[in-house]
Amino acid sequence: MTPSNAASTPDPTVQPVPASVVQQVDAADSTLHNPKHAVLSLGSNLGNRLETLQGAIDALEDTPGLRVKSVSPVYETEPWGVAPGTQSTYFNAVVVVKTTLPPASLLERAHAIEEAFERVRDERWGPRTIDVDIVSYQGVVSDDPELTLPHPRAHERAFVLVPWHDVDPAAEVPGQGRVADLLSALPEQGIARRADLELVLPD
Ligand SMILES: Nc1ncnc2c1ncn2[C@@H]1O[C@H](COP(=O)(O)OP(=O)(O)OP(=O)(O)O)[C@@H](O)[C@H]1O
Ligand SMILES: Nc1nc2c(c(=O)[nH]1)N=C(CO)CN2
Repeated sequence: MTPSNAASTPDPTVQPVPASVVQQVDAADSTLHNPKHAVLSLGSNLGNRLETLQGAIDALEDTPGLRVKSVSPVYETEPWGVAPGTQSTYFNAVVVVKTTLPPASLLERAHAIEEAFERVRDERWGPRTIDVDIVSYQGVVSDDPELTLPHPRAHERAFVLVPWHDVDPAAEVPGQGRVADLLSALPEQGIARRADLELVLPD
């Protein structure tokens, strides 16, 4: 039976829950969903490069089951893998995310974001408004050509390793070693920090 004064009298069996307990329950809740740690590399060398990188980060954050945890500084980088002087410089950055999406769904989302920014794919390593690569996914190692993990060329790309090291100095490329060590073995690759520019972590 419901007492007639139920709305005005607090239920004596319900104790107030301290804020610290609410926080612990929320944290446990996200553990229950078991989010995975993934690192994504973003690159742009066509159009408004900074705006596009920020748009991609915002679109990632808008993805159900994905939270952007950190965003690296912006680097202006010489195009890698093509003849010098044949393409404009890139803006590159790395983001760390937590996600409940499996790797294949994360790749689908990356491709959807590339399409939203009208990326064209007509030549290998051609200029692009945006490239979203999965650099690593929770230590997974896979040689599936559709989704190779870690990214098969990440360990030799300063434009990936430098910003990744900024956001996670202890990071490792599964099967390749510590990012810090990989970086010290790489030659200088035309990577300039753009301290005048900033990408923001979505609210
Ligand atoms: N770790 C990965 N991240 C993103 N794409 C991958 C990955 N592993 C394999 N692929 C596959 O690579 C294909 C080509 O990707 P994309 O066009 O972005 O290559 P690219 O950026 O030009 O070159 P690179 O792969 O050297 O960065 C994608 O369709 C995707 O299926
Ligand atoms: N500097 C730079 N060079 C590249 C990049 C990139 O993001 N930055 N991406 C490529 C294909 O993923 C090929 N070359």
